[in-house]
Amino acid sequence: MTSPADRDDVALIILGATGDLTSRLLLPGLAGALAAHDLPRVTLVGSSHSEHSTDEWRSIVREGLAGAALDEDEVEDLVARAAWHTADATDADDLRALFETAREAAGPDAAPVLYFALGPGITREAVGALAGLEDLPDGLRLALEKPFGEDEESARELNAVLADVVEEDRVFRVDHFLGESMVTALLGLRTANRLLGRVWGGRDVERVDVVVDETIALEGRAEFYDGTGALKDMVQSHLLQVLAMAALEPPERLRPQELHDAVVEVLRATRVWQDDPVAASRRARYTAGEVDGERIPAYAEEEGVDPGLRTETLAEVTLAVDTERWRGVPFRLRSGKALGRKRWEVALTLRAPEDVPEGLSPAEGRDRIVVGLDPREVRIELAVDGADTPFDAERRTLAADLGEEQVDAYGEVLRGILTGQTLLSVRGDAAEECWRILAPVLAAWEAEEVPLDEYPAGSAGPAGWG
Ligand SMILES: NC(=O)C1=CN([C@@H]2O[C@H](COP(=O)(O)OP(=O)(O)OC[C@H]3O[C@@H](n4cnc5c(N)ncnc54)[C@H](OP(=O)(O)O)[C@@H]3O)[C@@H](O)[C@H]2O)C=CC1
Ligand SMILES: O=C1O[C@H](COP(=O)(O)O)[C@@H](O)[C@H](O)[C@H]1O
Repeated sequence: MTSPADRDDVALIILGATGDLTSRLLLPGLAGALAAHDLPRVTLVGSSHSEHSTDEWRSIVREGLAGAALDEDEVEDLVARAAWHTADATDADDLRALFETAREAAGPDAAPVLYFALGPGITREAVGALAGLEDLPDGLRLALEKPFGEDEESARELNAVLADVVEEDRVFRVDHFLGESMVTALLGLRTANRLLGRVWGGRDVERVDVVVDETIALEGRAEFYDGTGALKDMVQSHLLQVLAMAALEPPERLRPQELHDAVVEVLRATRVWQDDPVAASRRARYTAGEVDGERIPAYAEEEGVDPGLRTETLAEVTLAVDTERWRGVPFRLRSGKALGRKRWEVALTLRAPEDVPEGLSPAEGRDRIVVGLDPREVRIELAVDGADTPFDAERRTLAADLGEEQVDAYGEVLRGILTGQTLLSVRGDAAEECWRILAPVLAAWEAEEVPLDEYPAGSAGPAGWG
């Protein structure tokens, strides 16, 4: 019997098809994936609560897919097959009718994929409505965006409902950072050579910094972002997945179960540094300023923002990974918006060298291994001798520029979903662990035990944060 993953056609049903994610990331990602790989034929079925027509959806699809990756004929083929169905995703009858539209548009043999490009609250309600349907389409796959749930308890409940709807290997908890080539490279880097794996641990590494600083501000996303904030939007999902990829014990095989087991094992060992969420976390939000020559209003003045919610736009948390490899090494996770410089890196700062012969003057600072996304590079900042004066070490950088990526992060994620491969998606227990790790910080912030600092848009962050 043909399994759904082997079928040639996929009906990709997007709930939230009028949203920012669909047009800005999903459709361009899909175009890149289809251009680079031999993938199933896709019929795009768009849906959202607000009334739209198939023609309007086709315009969104055309615009989202256009660009260098796919040739015009392929774009027009996808546009011509695209279908629209207005539906309240939280209503079971609407969902049933939506599946019928997808079946008509893609044909009865197409494997149905329901992509929840919705906020976490609506997603939970929509999954509840889906669970109430008796005749779900055969082979249904579900793709759910982050944040998965709104706290540990709701993530657990959502997992329980999902388990009643489809099997775990049909659930794709999307974290597009897992589709970033430099995130998967963290594992490859340590294992594809005999050099880096040897220093990858607390014996040689003093601290690890995972930093995702963005220059973009709110970008009109108040409805989603306000009340969510940087900790739940970025740290709770993306940055913890990056931490897991950097800190896990490499599995013997790169198969979903082995990799997901390794991720869960390292997340289970992760907790707030010294179990002190007040000392181990900082938060701030931007005031008015300028980024790349553009005037940015204070966050509290952005359209749709409720200043009373005390939403942070910059979050920093230090965590401990209590494994044999990493015990005692702080992992600092930081992400924020409207900062002066875009920075996406995982930096391992090495301990000071031992056994330096008397007479050799060491270089200032520390050696570092830095894995960066933009530009995609691996940089080793290393003290070397011989540059100028003999026996006077200086720091030099060895850099491997990895060039442009072939397929972007969403393209990789969608490739997995379209082919039924869960390797780069988040398993249910990992999603729950991520909430568990940050629960003490969320509680301390909720109780106002950590001040909400300020930084001007376009700056490096609050004065004194370092
Ligand atoms: N945007 C981004 O950069 C990224 C977003 N994400 C995640 O993607 C998800 C969506 O984000 P984003 O696209 O930015 O959000 P938007 O607010 O831009 O879009 C939300 C979508 O949900 C639809 N919607 C809301 N309520 C219902 C309902 N009851 N039934 C059907 N549709 C409904 C809206 O449709 P309408 O109002 O037209 O009915 C709209 O299409 C979030 O979980 C976010 O975390 C992940 C990575 C990046
Ligand atoms: O999930 C999200 O990610 C983006 C950052 O991802 P990138 O691929 O554009 O770097 C972030 O801007 C957004 O707030 C968040 O929801």
